[in-house]
Amino acid sequence: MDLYVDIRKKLPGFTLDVKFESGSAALGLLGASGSGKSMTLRCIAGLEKPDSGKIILNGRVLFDSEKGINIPSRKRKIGILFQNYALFPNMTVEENIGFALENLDKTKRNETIGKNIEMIRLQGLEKRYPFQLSGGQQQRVALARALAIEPEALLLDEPFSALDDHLRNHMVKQLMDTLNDYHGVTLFVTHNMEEAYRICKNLVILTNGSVEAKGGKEELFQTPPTFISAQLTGCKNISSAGFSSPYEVNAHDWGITIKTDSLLTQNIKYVGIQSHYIRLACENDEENIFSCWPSYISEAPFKTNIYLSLNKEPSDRDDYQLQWEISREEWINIKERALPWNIYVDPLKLIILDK
Ligand SMILES: Nc1ncnc2c1ncn2[C@@H]1O[C@H](COP(=O)(O)OP(=O)(O)OP(=O)(O)O)[C@@H](O)[C@H]1O
Repeated sequence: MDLYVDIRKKLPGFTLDVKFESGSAALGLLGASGSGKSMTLRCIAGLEKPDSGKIILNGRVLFDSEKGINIPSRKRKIGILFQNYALFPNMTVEENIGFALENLDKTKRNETIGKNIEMIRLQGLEKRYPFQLSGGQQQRVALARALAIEPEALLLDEPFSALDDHLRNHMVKQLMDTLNDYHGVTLFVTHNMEEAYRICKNLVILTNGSVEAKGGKEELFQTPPTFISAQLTGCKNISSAGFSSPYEVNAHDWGITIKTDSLLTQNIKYVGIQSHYIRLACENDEENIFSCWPSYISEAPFKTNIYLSLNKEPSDRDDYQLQWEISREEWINIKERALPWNIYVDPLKLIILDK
């Protein structure tokens, strides 16, 4: 199972120019709002026509501008699940799921509908209309409808963004279970990096209509290759940086020099550290220890974010250089400690960027 995409499309004020491939492992398209994620999916689904390029699914050419091929959407064997899931309001659960199966005979059609209702565990609710279902149930019907046509590719466009956190987690788990039994290509569009990480094996990061970075998720999250991919994979601390010595970087925005584990070049542009990798210094630490004061504290039920001012007391709550994320237990332990605190920045955890 594979999908090859290499397309360009010019819109007023925006140009999409993307190239990537996907096998049967779920591929996430991660990008900020307006980066071109939905437009990419719409082109693959045949809802928009690229100006040029090629789209090939399992050897079938769906679009080829040079050869004048543009297979209509309904013949592409692609299932789509959008964020507003667009169920037909005047159709029941079973009618919604059976909508695109009109080419099957009645027995086969009913069998397929039954199989899909079982898959989403909505037995007993076949005759209900969308307004009689919860948001999560509607979402499951939409997923079953997308899968009922046995698509060769399943395109999911921010399918959980309208759901509350609890339901969202539940739906992510359910989607992952469903995807285990689905052997087609899966593209999952999101701007939520945690969801992308949980659901997808590989990621394509989009910025302004172009591919910023692509690869395995672990690699992209651990060592994002560019400033924007570092931001999109959740790095909250990124400073412009300059070469100080082969193993020392000047972090300009933080006003500190940090020892690194890797050999630096003169090309270094940024240095980053994930907020959860910072820790309190202990006796054995000999370098990369920085004194700091909290300038602002944001407490959530299970974790606390501390905004730190380095090397000096903060003048106000906006005067900080680093964000530090710790568990609530750690916060309770350190909140009464005398100031300044000493934090340790692990050279092995630094993100060094030259792009
Ligand atoms: N039909 C259209 N005509 C002109 N411009 C469009 C059209 N559809 C989308 N765009 C523009 O194309 C760009 C990419 O839009 P797209 O919907 O693909 O972004 P996205 O990454 O999916 O964003 P979001 O996360 O907000 O959904 C945006 O600048 C958008 O304004």
